[in-house]
Amino acid sequence: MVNEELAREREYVSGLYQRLDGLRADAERELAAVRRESVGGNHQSRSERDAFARAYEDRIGQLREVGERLAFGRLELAEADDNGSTHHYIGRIGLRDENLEPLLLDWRAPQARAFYQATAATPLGARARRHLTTRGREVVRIEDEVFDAELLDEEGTALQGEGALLAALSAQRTGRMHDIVSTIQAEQDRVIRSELQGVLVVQGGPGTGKTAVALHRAAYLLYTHRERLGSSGVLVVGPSRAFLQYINAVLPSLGETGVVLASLGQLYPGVEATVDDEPAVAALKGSAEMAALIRRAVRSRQRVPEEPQTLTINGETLVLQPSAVADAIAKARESGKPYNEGRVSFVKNLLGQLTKQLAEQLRRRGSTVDDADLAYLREDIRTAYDVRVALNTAWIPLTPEKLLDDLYARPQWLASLTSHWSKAKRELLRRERGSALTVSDVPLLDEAAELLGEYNPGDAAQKRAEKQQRKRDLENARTAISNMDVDGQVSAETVVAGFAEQDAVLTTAERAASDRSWTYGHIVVDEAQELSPMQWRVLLRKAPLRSLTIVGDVAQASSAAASTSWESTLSPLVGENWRLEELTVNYRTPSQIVAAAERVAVANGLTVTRSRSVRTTEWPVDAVETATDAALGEAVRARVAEMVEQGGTTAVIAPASRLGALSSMLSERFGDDVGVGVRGLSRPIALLSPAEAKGLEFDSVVVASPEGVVAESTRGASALYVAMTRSTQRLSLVLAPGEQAPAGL
Ligand SMILES: Nc1ncnc2c1ncn2[C@@H]1O[C@H](COP(=O)(O)OP(=O)(O)OP(=O)(O)O)[C@@H](O)[C@H]1O
Repeated sequence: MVNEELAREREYVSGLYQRLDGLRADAERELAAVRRESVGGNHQSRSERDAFARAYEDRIGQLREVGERLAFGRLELAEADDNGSTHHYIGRIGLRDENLEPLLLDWRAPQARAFYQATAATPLGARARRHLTTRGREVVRIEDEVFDAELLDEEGTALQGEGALLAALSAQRTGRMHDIVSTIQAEQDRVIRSELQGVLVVQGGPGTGKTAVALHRAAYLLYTHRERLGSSGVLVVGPSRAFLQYINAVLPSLGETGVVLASLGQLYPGVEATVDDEPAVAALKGSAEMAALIRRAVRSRQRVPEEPQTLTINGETLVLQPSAVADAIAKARESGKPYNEGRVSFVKNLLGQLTKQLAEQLRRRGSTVDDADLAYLREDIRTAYDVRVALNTAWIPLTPEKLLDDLYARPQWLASLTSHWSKAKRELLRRERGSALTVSDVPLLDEAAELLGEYNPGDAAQKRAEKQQRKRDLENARTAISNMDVDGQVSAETVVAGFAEQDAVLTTAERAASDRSWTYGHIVVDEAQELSPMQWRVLLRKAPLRSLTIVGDVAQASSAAASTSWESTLSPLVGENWRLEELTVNYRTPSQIVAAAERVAVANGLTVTRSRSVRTTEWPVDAVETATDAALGEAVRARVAEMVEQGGTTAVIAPASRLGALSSMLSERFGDDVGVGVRGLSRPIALLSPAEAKGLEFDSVVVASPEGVVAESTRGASALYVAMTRSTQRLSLVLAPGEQAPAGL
């Protein structure tokens, strides 16, 4: 019976692959035809053809991406649906046959929800669910669940497709995150399919799939709200470049390439900050009072002179009164425009006053001054050296970079702005002119840019005009697409990209990533507990619709400016307007490791979000004592050797101060297999600080000097908790000389 069923599924899935190959061949033929036509015609028709060619290329790419696990599920319905079908096959993309009859349902389609969420208690119109495990293109296993009321799971905690899930969870890690589309669990699916509007907070302990869920949610939202999000874009923010590198294959494997992935150091276009400040400095730069400081700094660059100023213009002398400057500043500020744009009104106003003064002076001496003369006089005044100096002294054009550089490098100016601060606090910001920007400078630049506006105000007007034009183009493209009956094959975005000259063809994601003032349709923030109030301000400016998915675990907060509760972080930002979902099952870490990590965390005063682990492995967590630093290195090497033997990825997580010595010792034995820091993540053995290991996972982990990890980290025990929860199979602690095993172990 099982074999018959297996044979039947094999045949069906093989038919799906045939259809996939057929569609790809069709798209390739269409593309070739469009390319052949691509000569001649006017510019408009050429660029439209280019746009269609690009759309076909995207489609071919998408059909190629889904090679593996095209179909992974079958849902048996309790009653036939509107099309008369009694079952649906669920897969990575939707497929129809030549007659447009559905063959395969996209996992994100509404009818696929039951595949992930149905239980015997709430079958959601389904009678049974089948998981298909495939190898290459062949179905190798089927696993059935029948939603029989007799089999009710009282607690409602059953795992779905347990065999397929456990196989996925026990598989060796590769150093890159994979999609989990075939084994998404019910509690995860509810989060993924939660409505687009509003602020959704997803709280869960380590390994509960928060990152996986956040990425699948981005793909789901893009599928479900393609029109809206296709043109405004989705931003996914992660803590570091290493983390982005770890997750960056997931969305393309789900067929989504239009998402902007950015680390916290990349949120200001043109800057790629990777260096962190010292914790005390980062905490200060991240605090909300910096917003007020930057506001004061910008304002203080508008200065009323104390004395009247004498200006010489082509031999004529004019007097600029402080009251005139004060008046022009006040009028320009009233407009509420950003600083550099306000300056344009300020300059216009004063040039007008000075021109009037000069004309009167000339008239008093008997000259006639008509309107044409006035224009010449104004130009003379505008270009006169004295006038330029006076205007710039009163209101100098500024870039965010210059403002920040001055703020850090001019102690007297900083002191004048922060008289209520202690000297020691001011000293934290002190820095040489031209120093490299840090991750915590990025939100300050953005804050300054928001207040300053475009350095060249003409650009601002042009950008606004371009945005308007693009909006009109998109509307036209949508109409054209529905008129041409190619809905779903070509996006308005692609067509509009094709309108532009070749070198200006940019996707929404490329446009968004290069435009500081871009506002996204949705923002996903991973490891959100790490964000400082200043980083939140940047993100909220980019999400005016307040449509956000915020994912994290407050117990894992480790940065100096991080949050300790969602309530205290979010209420100043969005008040009560957020909803909370919790993930409770740990998919990464075996139960013996979860238990040890939680005991240590609790014994060290952390509040942890407890999670239930779905499996146990054979290795107990152990702690090895050592008497000397050399013995510590030796013990780490011995443990790593055993772990490497088992295969998969291994990480050594150690306090930053020990990385140098450990790197030499490990390289001596394992050579190029050892990678240090973020750049070494592709190697089988990674040596990392706890901060670098955040969000990542490895088959086996050695934590060297746990006390050192706690001592060197700003948030102490939470760094150790993060380090201990990175493993999918095995965890060993190697204690440094004189160290005790962590309390609670
Ligand atoms: N439903 C699932 N099916 C298969 N694998 C899953 C599932 N959910 C999570 N996983 C796997 O569990 C591991 C942990 O997931 P993830 O990194 O998203 O957790 P996390 O909550 O973000 O952890 P942390 O807080 O430690 O960063 C990953 O390997 C992920 O692929």
